[in-house]
Amino acid sequence: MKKEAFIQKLNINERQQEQFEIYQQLLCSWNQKMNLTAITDEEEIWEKHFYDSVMPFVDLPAGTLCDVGSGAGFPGIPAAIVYPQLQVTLLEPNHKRCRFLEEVKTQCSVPVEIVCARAEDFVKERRESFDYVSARAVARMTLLMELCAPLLKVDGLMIALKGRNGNIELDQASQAMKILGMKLEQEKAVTIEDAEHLNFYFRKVRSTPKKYPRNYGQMKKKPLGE
Ligand SMILES: C[S@@+](CC[C@H](N)C(=O)[O-])C[C@H]1O[C@@H](n2cnc3c(N)ncnc32)[C@H](O)[C@@H]1O
Repeated sequence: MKKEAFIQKLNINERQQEQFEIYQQLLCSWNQKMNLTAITDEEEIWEKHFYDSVMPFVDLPAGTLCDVGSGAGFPGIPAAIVYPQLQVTLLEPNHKRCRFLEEVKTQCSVPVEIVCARAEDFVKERRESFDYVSARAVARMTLLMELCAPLLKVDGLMIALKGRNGNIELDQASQAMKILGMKLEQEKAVTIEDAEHLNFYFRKVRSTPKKYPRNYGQMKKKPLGE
């Protein structure tokens, strides 16, 4: 997707366009000295990173969003640029990536909070405090749900950005959903460069038992309900 098509589809203004352009330049220049993304072609960045990141948040009402495992800022930064009604926290444990995120925040003037921590540690400070929690390419659904659900308020929405195999992961997570108090509300497909991506929306219907999340080793060794 060309930049112009992205701008037209999302109807973004000049300031937002400039923010995306600076972000794209920073991604490419920092990527030469550290491993941020395998996607380096300009058109691919606009489609596979920017467009893929903003589509899941179309029409969401105002609220707080925690983007778990944000990496180089996806989907949290594009979401913060396009949807100012979202108050975005980027959660990323890797220090170098956090330095990159700080640079993007400053250069692009995006009002995001950056927290350098793992989800299972951050939850000790901010349990059940976000309206939305998102994640892309962080873990399989069962594990992801154990990381994300405890951060969500009751009635909040978890948004999992998945590839076309998302439905297989969803089947495996059916027990975890029950245990963690989550319910599938919607599934939306988005076409990214001829490939179908699936975005899953889970509503938190009751409080998550305090013993979750377990430590990461346990989560990996014994995925909930699998
Ligand atoms: C493959 S990258 C994906 C980054 C970004 N979400 C994207 O789609 O481009 C996965 C990221 O998740 C982070 N991560 C892994 N385990 C995590 C955890 N337990 N809590 C928070 N972040 C985690 C890693 O540091 C890494 O930056």
